[in-house]
Amino acid sequence: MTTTHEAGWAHASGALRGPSWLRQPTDPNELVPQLWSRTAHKRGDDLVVGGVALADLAAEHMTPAYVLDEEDFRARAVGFRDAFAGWQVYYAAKAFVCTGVARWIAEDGLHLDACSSGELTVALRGGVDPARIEYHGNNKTVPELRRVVSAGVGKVIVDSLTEIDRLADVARDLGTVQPVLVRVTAGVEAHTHEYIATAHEDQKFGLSITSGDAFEAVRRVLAAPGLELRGLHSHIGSQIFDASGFEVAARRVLALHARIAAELGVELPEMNLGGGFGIAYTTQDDPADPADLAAAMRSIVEHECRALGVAVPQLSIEPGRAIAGPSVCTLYTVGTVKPVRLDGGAVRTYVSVDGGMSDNIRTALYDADYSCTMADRRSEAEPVLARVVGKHCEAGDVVVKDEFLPGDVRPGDLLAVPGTGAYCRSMASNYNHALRPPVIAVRDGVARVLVRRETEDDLLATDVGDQE
Ligand SMILES: Cc1ncc(COP(=O)(O)O)c(C=O)c1O
Ligand SMILES: N[C@@H](CCCC[NH3+])C(=O)O
Repeated sequence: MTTTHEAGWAHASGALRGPSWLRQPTDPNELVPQLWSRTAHKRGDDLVVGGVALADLAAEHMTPAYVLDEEDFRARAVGFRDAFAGWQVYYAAKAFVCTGVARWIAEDGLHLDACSSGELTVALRGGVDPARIEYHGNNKTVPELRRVVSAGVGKVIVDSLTEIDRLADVARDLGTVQPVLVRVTAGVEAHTHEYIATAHEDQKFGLSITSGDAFEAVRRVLAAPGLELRGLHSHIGSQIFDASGFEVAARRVLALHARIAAELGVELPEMNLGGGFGIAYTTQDDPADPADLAAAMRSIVEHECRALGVAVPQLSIEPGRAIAGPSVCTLYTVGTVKPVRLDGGAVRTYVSVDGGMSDNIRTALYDADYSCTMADRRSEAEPVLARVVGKHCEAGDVVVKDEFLPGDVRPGDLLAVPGTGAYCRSMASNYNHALRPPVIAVRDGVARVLVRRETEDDLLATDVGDQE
């Protein structure tokens, strides 16, 4: 049930409207269900996730904290696995990974996409079979490649001509043959923030189809004794809703696939179409269901393969955000509340919480939108347009740009921000020597710490002092 409507209050003279998509909730005490993980609900004063009242969780574990709804995460992972049955689904660990999550991925029969040695270490420690891991990166070093190849990683996604010789040398040195995919740029302008679009020509990832670099890479990999070319890879970007981007990319990559078959006599057995499926951060977002995505992508690929006269290769995708994103909310405590009068007389209420850009950089970096709600009490106070900000020394330290909160929001209130499972903990920093928050899994009324809160001793552990 959606609890939003266009309210008169937002249009009162002198009142701040916020962005055009933002609607004042009919009842700010209720959740907008599509923004929350599946077990989240209000029970009396409490916001409850995984059967745990977040007020109790905060009392025991403090704030800020990332609260991970295990049932939701695993249902999304399995949902992708089943919707794309017959395909290989690689969970993109960059969205968020820890050993506990890696174990779920392994247990639930998904594959895993790693793009750093650290992600690989965590995945292996979590019990993911190296053969079910693929490894990305536009600048893989020789030691990194040695580690990846010797760990027995299933596939390396080659990202440059330079990397081909480097990887072939490593494989030869280690006396093995490394399966690879070649990452190509399909020249698609994906409709997302420019920092997270990756298939247009003018950026660092992949090998251009148009310039001929992709075909040249394929030729070189085929000629390299230590490498086994398995197929092509394309990832057009992240937080994408418009299926036409995937469609255009798939068509261009399949055309290259067919050209390789025709000119080089090699019908490649695999193809990876990447990740990037968008999620709902606010009511303006309307993500596709994995089953619909799967049907659309299957039909594009089958149609194109028929037209090109090639067999349908073994297909893979790499969703990260669409699995991890909606399953987490960040829990904060309000510290100060400051109504600020703007030019024209309208008031914006700045609500400062005990975290900020160090636990969620996405608002500052991508101008991302989030929502939030009070997590430990109900209020009948008239809503005000609030901006939730952090405690860092930075004016751009904003967590939620615009949200209606009860006008009596006050120090000590708990606030929860949904949709923070992807690219928040994984992009968290120690700015201002902030301590990165814990990740706490909740399920069936039990809260378990998956990643503990950092301590000041952790900060001092890397600061070895002036050794002179
Ligand atoms: C190569 C690759 N695969 C998969 C992903 C996962 O993207 P998302 O989390 O948007 O599904 C990314 C990140 O954008 C990526 O760079
Ligand atoms: N970090 C980005 C997604 C890009 C990920 C990697 N290619 C985000 O938060 O939206």
